[in-house]
Amino acid sequence: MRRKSSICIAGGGSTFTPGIVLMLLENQDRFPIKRITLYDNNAERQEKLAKACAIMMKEKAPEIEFNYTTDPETAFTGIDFVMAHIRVGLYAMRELDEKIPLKYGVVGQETCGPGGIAYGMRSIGPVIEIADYMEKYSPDAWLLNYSNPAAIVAEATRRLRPGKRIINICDMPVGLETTMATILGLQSRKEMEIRYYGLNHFGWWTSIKDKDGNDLMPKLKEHISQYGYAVNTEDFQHKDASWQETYTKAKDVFALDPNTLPSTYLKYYLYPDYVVKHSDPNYTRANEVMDGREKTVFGQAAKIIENGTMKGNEFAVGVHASFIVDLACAIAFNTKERMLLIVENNGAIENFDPTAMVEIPCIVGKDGPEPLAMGKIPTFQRGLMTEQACVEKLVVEAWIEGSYQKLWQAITLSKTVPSASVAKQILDDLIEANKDYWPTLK
Ligand SMILES: NC(=O)c1ccc[n+]([C@@H]2O[C@H](COP(=O)([O-])OP(=O)(O)OC[C@H]3O[C@@H](n4cnc5c(N)ncnc54)[C@H](O)[C@@H]3O)[C@@H](O)[C@H]2O)c1
Ligand SMILES: O=P(O)(O)OC[C@H]1O[C@H](O[C@H]2[C@H](O)[C@@H](O)[C@@H](O)O[C@@H]2CO)[C@H](O)[C@@H](O)[C@@H]1O
Ligand SMILES: [Mn+2]
Repeated sequence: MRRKSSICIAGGGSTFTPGIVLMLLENQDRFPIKRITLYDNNAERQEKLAKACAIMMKEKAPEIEFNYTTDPETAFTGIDFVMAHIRVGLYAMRELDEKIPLKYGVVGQETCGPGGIAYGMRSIGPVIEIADYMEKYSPDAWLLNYSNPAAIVAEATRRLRPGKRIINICDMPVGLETTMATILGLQSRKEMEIRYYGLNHFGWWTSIKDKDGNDLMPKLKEHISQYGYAVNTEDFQHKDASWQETYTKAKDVFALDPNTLPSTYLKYYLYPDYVVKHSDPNYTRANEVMDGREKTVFGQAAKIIENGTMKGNEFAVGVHASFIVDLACAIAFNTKERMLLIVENNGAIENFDPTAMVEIPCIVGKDGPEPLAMGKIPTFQRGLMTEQACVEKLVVEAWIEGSYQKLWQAITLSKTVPSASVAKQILDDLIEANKDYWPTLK
């Protein structure tokens, strides 16, 4: 019989928490659980979801222990895995990350450009704090982190807590692979064998084959050149308008290099003028999420608590939930599953900085990820990735050293920003907005 794991979900008040808990319950046969603990530093927000999760646990898996807390010792003692999805500064700060750059005609986005840099400066300290709680209370546990911006957080964990059991992950590749499977008429993305390289939210597929080795790229290219990743399914129609637009715009990203299939967020770097033109500086994605997902999830939780049952109010399970269970399973039971993870390059991409945190396929077992060699990459991608990896490194250096100069350099270097003077204006506004979260910059 498989050993039962104890899980701490850090960011218990996240809109994704109920979906993760539900996914964990649905996978008891392959990933049995002893205890689930929710941890957050915002007791009030967490309790609204935790009370509904407690009802769900009682109805679906009464044998699993469940609790929620804001106390680190209670949260991090006796656990095997921490699944972390914290949002430092909540949606209120995301809104500023998006709106401040837009004021200067620059892309305003959660993880890309100056907004992503600002969010990175907020996330580094608290994610490291979670790693340190784990070191203190459960030194053998694994941290599976998907708190954003994952690229900057990954570089920070590499610099500040090297050699620890920390894996940074993102659901964007698996989300797009699910769409590719739909385009190909396959039941599951797992019927595909892929090759991919890049940075987080900044990558390209170079090969998609079926399990018999047949090349599936031609069919995908034909679709993507016309429709991007837009598909004619109910699921796609239900995506928010901004996501539908992002999926569709991938056709123009693809046009730049028709040898590869791009991740959608490259649009922010390759078509920033288009993105800004199609943004509403008074109503950004943060507003869309606050009016949409946040209201829906917290509204459902309130109904479950009021009714005392989750019947009629099932939570939705996002694509990343199953990915996280796959990853935890791979480590707990040495499954050697092939997964896309954010890891130190260390030669896997031959002609790229060995110290950069790259997103590449890895074989995952009980000792963690073993990256697969992706060979040499073309000049176009190497140029883009070099610039972006240096942005991410500069942000982490700025955080460690408290350096205004390095953060100004980071924002200036971002492909989304037109000049050092614009970068400086954005930076000065971001410093003011983030004074409760960033280290003091000199
Ligand atoms: N890597 C990926 O592909 C991926 C996919 C989806 C979401 N995410 C990330 O997951 C996170 C959660 O997203 P959301 O939209 O549900 O946000 P949310 O604001 O609903 O939830 C985040 C929670 O984190 C808590 N939190 C903030 N700082 C904390 C700290 N220092 N310690 C403990 N808890 C803290 C907040 O109180 C809040 O309850 C974000 O970082 C988001 O970007 C990542
Ligand atoms: O704007 P949000 O908060 O809805 O999402 C931001 C996150 O977007 C990515 O995840 C996507 C995924 O790529 C897409 O395929 C679909 O399934 O929705 C997900 C978001 O719900 C991204 O990977 C995350 O890092 C972002 O936080
Ligand atoms: Mn992501």
